[in-house]
Amino acid sequence: MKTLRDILYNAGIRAVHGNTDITVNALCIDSRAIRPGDAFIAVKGVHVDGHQYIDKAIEQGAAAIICETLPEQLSGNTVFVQVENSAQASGVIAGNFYDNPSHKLQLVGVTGTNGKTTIATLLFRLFTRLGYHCGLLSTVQNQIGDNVIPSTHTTPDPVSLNALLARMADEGCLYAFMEVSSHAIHQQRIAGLKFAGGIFSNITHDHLDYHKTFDEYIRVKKAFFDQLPATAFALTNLDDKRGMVMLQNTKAKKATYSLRTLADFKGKILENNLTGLIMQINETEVHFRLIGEFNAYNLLAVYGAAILLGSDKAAVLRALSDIQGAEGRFDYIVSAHDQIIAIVDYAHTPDALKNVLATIKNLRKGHEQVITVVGCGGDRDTTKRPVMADVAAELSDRVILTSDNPRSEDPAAIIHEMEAGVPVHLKKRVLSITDRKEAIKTAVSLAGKEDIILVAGKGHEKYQEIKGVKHPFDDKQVLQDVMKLMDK
Ligand SMILES: CC(=O)N[C@H]1[C@@H](OP(=O)(O)OP(=O)(O)OC[C@H]2O[C@@H](n3ccc(=O)[nH]c3=O)[C@H](O)[C@@H]2O)O[C@H](CO)[C@@H](O)[C@@H]1O[C@H](C)C(=O)N[C@@H](C)C(=O)N[C@H](CCC(=O)O)C(=O)O
Ligand SMILES: Nc1ncnc2c1ncn2[C@@H]1O[C@H](COP(=O)(O)OP(=O)(O)OP(=O)(O)O)[C@@H](O)[C@H]1O
Ligand SMILES: N[C@H](CCC[C@H](N)C(=O)O)C(=O)O
Ligand SMILES: [Mg+2]
Repeated sequence: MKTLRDILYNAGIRAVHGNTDITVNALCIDSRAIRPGDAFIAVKGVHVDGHQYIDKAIEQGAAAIICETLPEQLSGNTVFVQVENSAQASGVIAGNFYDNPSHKLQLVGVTGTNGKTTIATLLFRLFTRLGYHCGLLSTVQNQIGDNVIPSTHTTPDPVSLNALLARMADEGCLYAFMEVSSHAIHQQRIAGLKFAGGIFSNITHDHLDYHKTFDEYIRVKKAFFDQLPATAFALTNLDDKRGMVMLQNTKAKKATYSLRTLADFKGKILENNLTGLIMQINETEVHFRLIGEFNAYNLLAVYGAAILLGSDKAAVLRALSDIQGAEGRFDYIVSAHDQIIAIVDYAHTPDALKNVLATIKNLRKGHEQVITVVGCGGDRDTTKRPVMADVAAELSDRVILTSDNPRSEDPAAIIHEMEAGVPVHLKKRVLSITDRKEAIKTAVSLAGKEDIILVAGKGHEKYQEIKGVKHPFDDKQVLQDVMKLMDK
């Protein structure tokens, strides 16, 4: 059991009212989940200010309140701690509460618009194969060894995050690999963590609903590298225009990877087809199971990080060569009769969609049609909608615009915004079908022998979120069922 005094270390305290020698049962950032004896941390959020719920937290039995602004009345037995910044403090306090698990692990964070899940998952699988007990925090799932724990966020809130890292440390993990989203950096979900390394994949258009401008999005991503300690490594993609910008102010040991120019970890693609990639990495030729140039970048990042963590080159390449990509990323099935290749991919940004379609173009022998089914999520960056429809229309023979996770929005209105991006001369390639299952059925019915279908945007997701309800939906399962039903 920890006392309030124990967990306040380094939290940026301005004032304390009451006795901090009380035990704290649990930490909580949400008043709705408070139980007697907990400490409530009031955080200013995107929608509301957690300070509004201090009274509610006390009513529910909070023993301590940690906040930026003290209420006018400091009630009864509750201890009040005023801090400089409660978002930052919540990370530090959560670390203290769970005995700073990030200090006991070799924790590697991956940031960038696309590729985080792939890189973190490959690292987890690689180090597991190399014989280590490892942890993973990712969009698809969290994992401690073989134990899979469902994930709610790409990067969890600081309390859940430190609780998960503590489980990893307690269960003997040596390495932990995690995705670091730009939301998490901005909301300080990673405050107080000690990283052994940071990896930058790339930065392209996404999340402008949240960050407002691309410059601000870059600034936020860079803040992750600015915070890394001198003991960590900072590994960046030299082929991304902002690759070096990320490392400008870092104290960490800088390292680079590239397919185009001289770098610490230099790769060259020798072959790229449906069976995988043959690459030369720092003079060694290796075959990988992953497909596409974008995955060559992910593999280089993984290789580089593994070497920077002290692994043996030959052992890393041997193990990496046999590893599969993350679920729902260029995940394909081939139909029994017509040999239609149906690919499910999590491309939900213009750049990801462009890369996947460019990879598909490369795989074509010549005559096959490419049919793309794609939608855009609701309550997310609206400016990517027309751009993604344009990319799909430019790089496919047929496009079916459909619904993704509409969330609180009207799916037909989202599709309408996508349609606006299709150039007039390409309109005839494009159909709109709001029902995602109908859209997939139509794609399959349009597909002839050896044609290629891409169903983009939802990857591993097993649901479709409509007005707050998650309805079961699995792109890969739907594709399989429909192809069987149509005897394709
Ligand atoms: C927009 C956004 O990022 N929101 C995140 C944020 O919540 P918020 O700022 O909206 O919270 P709020 O509703 O304003 O409330 C502020 C505070 O008051 C508290 N509160 C609120 C109501 C109440 O009755 N009592 C109470 O105590 C809340 O717990 C919170 O601490 O902080 C919460 C706790 O960490 C997150 O769960 C929440 O994620 C929401 C659910 C979300 O959908 N986030 C997405 C956009 C997201 O984070 N995505 C990224 C990456 C996406 C990618 O992979 O590219 C991710 O890392 O998952
Ligand atoms: N290095 C890369 N560069 C560009 N596109 C990529 C790269 N890696 C993967 N992609 C594309 O982006 C999609 C998402 O990949 P992944 O899930 O690894 O990214 P992510 O950064 O974790 O995404 P999210 O922000 O949703 O968590 C893939 O399905 C693929 O289409
Ligand atoms: N984690 C990302 C991925 C979105 C995937 C897409 N299916 C959508 O729902 O928009 C987000 O929350 O923006
Ligand atoms: Mg991810």
